[in-house]
Amino acid sequence: MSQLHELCYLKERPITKDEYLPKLKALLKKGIPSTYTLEDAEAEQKGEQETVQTSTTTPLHIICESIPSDATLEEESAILAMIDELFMNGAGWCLTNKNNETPGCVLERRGLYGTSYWERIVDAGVRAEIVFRKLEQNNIEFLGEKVVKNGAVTEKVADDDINEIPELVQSETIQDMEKEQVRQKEDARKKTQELEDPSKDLNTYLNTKLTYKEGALVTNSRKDGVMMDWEEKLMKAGCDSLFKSIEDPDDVNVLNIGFGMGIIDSMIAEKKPTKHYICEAHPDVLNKMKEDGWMDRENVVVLKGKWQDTLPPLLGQGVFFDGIYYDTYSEHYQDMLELFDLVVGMLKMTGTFSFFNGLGADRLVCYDVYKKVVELDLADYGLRVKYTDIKPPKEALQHKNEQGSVWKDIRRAYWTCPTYYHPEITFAT
Ligand SMILES: C[S@@+](CC[C@H](N)C(=O)[O-])C[C@H]1O[C@@H](n2cnc3c(N)ncnc32)[C@H](O)[C@@H]1O
Repeated sequence: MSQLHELCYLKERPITKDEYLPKLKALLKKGIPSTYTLEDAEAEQKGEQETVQTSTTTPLHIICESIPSDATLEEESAILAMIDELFMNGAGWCLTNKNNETPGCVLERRGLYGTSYWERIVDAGVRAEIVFRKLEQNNIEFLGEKVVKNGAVTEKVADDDINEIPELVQSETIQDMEKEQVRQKEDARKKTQELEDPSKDLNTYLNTKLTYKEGALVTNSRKDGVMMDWEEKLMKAGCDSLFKSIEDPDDVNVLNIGFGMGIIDSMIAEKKPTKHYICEAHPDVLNKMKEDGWMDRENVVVLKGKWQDTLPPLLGQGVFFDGIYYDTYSEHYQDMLELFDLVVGMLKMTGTFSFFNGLGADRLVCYDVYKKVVELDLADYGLRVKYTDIKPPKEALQHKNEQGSVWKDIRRAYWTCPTYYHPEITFAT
């Protein structure tokens, strides 16, 4: 085990800033990466050729695992300072260890959800998501000093320092290029896999056959859950939000993006809006809508095709909505950001926008990070989000092998969080 890891076990009590922080800073200054893993250290000690680790126990994991349950306020403050120091040096908030846990997951398992440690990790996640997005958008190239490693931007070790630091950093430097090549190959393999996965790529999804079975809409061959009826309570909250701030009760205009099982659309229809727009792109879903008579309803306008193609013409026609709901499949957060551009143009000043909030919902720490990221992004548009906590049905939180679990016969549980944050978005006044 390296000195860095040893320190992060927080064995010496009391844990004070004076005792721990200078040691941590010194090790990081020497060039030991804040993402240096236990696995790397073990391999190093055995003199093994370094391999690309698919699971990693970082110093942050070790700290989260070692926080004493009886930490005093002073100790808490020292531990937070160590966490901050690691983040400042490029520690990753979402790297996973061999149990597929991020540091946040370790805190959650240890009953430390919602503590100041948890908040630190969530805030770091929010910063990282926003910074990485900006870097990607602007295509910024770093010359010389910085390298991207294990998903974190770290300082490249200066040549002068190399002589002073342990062998691990030297060998890392020598093997950097080889490791980068292996990583690139792995990235390419993952990309290909994603393109074949209908839940990750819209065009693949739109060419995938779907089946309506009892309580769910699934992809035919892989059994990915596109929509499931356990979400009914969440759809009810969504539908209620759309009718919360009607400008003129004689002219109520509502838009739903993504028909799926028609759960929210049936609820909207019950409220008898003047005009009910439904946007849907999948041919099998459109067929089902036709069979069920949605195309023949007088007040319903079905926009056939991707919202990316069917909504922009509405902007030019001066169509405005009291309520807009968004719940699609296989789209990414980037798509939602593009939708915000349209929402601000189509939502009445008094209107409400809501969406199925499944962003990062297969991991609590990611769910909390995206709760804040959305808030920040919407603020850029002059929109404010209010979240209401809803408890999902317990069957949605059961493992697929448990009796009564909604995930039985579904390829992957896309929901694991104990609380649903229902978003209600309005113009900030
Ligand atoms: C999760 S389901 C919606 C479920 C719906 N909220 C309900 O209550 O049943 C997602 C739907 O969005 C549709 N969809 C996915 N991407 C789309 C896009 N870009 N434009 C329009 N519809 C899309 C899918 O075909 C699917 O029917």
